[in-house]
Amino acid sequence: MMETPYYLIDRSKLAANMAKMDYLREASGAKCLLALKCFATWPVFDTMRDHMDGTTSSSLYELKLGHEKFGKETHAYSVAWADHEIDEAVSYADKIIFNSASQLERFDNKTANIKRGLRLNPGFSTSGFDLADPSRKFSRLGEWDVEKLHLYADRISGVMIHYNCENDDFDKFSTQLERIEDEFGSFLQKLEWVSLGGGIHFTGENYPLDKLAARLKAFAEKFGVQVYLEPGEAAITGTASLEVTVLDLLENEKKLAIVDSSVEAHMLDLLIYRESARMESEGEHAYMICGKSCLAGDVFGERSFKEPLKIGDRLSIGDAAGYTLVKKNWFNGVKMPSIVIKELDGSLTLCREFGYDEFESSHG
Ligand SMILES: Cc1ncc(COP(=O)(O)O)c(C=O)c1O
Ligand SMILES: NCCCCNCC[C@H](N)C(=O)O
Repeated sequence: MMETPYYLIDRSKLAANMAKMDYLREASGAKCLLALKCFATWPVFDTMRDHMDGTTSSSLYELKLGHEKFGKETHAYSVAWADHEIDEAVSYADKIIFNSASQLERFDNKTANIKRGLRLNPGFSTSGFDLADPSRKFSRLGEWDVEKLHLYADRISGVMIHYNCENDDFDKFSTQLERIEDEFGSFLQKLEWVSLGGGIHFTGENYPLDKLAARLKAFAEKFGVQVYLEPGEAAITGTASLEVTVLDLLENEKKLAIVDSSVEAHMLDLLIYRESARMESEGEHAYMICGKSCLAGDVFGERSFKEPLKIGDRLSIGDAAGYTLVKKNWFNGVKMPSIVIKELDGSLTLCREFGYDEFESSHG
């Protein structure tokens, strides 16, 4: 048996998402770029490469990883490029997208030979979290003044508009796209491509893919642009779990199970967004599943079982792909979960283990 903790990525589930990706690309004409900020576990890129058009990035290192490990079309975006990064960024990128007009001005000469874009902030979003709302008050993410954008139309060929967040509501998507058409249409008409960013949960169950495809196609035709999407979550949703083992059982009004992992270190987004881990629950034996770091609130969530838990029992915590592996860290020196792939034939491949050497080298 594979030693826990480990992230388990299931290729057949990934392939099912990729089938939806293919359907959308084919029916809409839109290109889909994997957003590496969400998921960058390159050993499974071979299951994704034929079904996506490339990658998009938020830093020089993600850009390089996308270029080297995924290939195909590589978009380079960063909230701010440093002077010493720009030449290298250009060497990997097919398109570079500036967050601001001032960055475009600053690197005008150095980027004159590749396609360029600007981030457009439409002033609204679907995010329910202030932390993740690109249109929050005082937002630094993108240019919003359409008159200003017109001034740069001859220096760029497209825009990136990321304004959706976990949006599984097609009607909401369509209504907001209409607002973009109304408010920015005169500018979009001057462009060759428009990226609508990520955050559309089109691989979810019962999502009306046909409607989305038709809407994207109509948008592309109306403005004469190539549409791009930048799915992170939609590409990998439901494809990974965090496998852990019960190390101790305590009781303090509730039954507590301590596992060989940590929310803070291995599923950080749960703490950031104050959510509970996704765990199937059935039976009458309820436990609070807790991490082994010394953080008092290191709690995955509550779950019920048919039988009482025993030390050594294995548990599987769902939804471990997006914004999870990319955020794992060495807090408390808790052993970092290995990365294991469940192959199409059901066999398990251990593709990465992290030990004391990595812990030591990350500290000096
Ligand atoms: C510019 C951009 N594109 C794409 C994404 C991916 O979004 P999601 O993982 O929600 O699809 C993000 C998320 O932060 C983003 O900021
Ligand atoms: N499940 C809690 C909310 C997660 C929000 N994810 C934010 C990432 C996203 N791509 C964004 O910042 O737009």
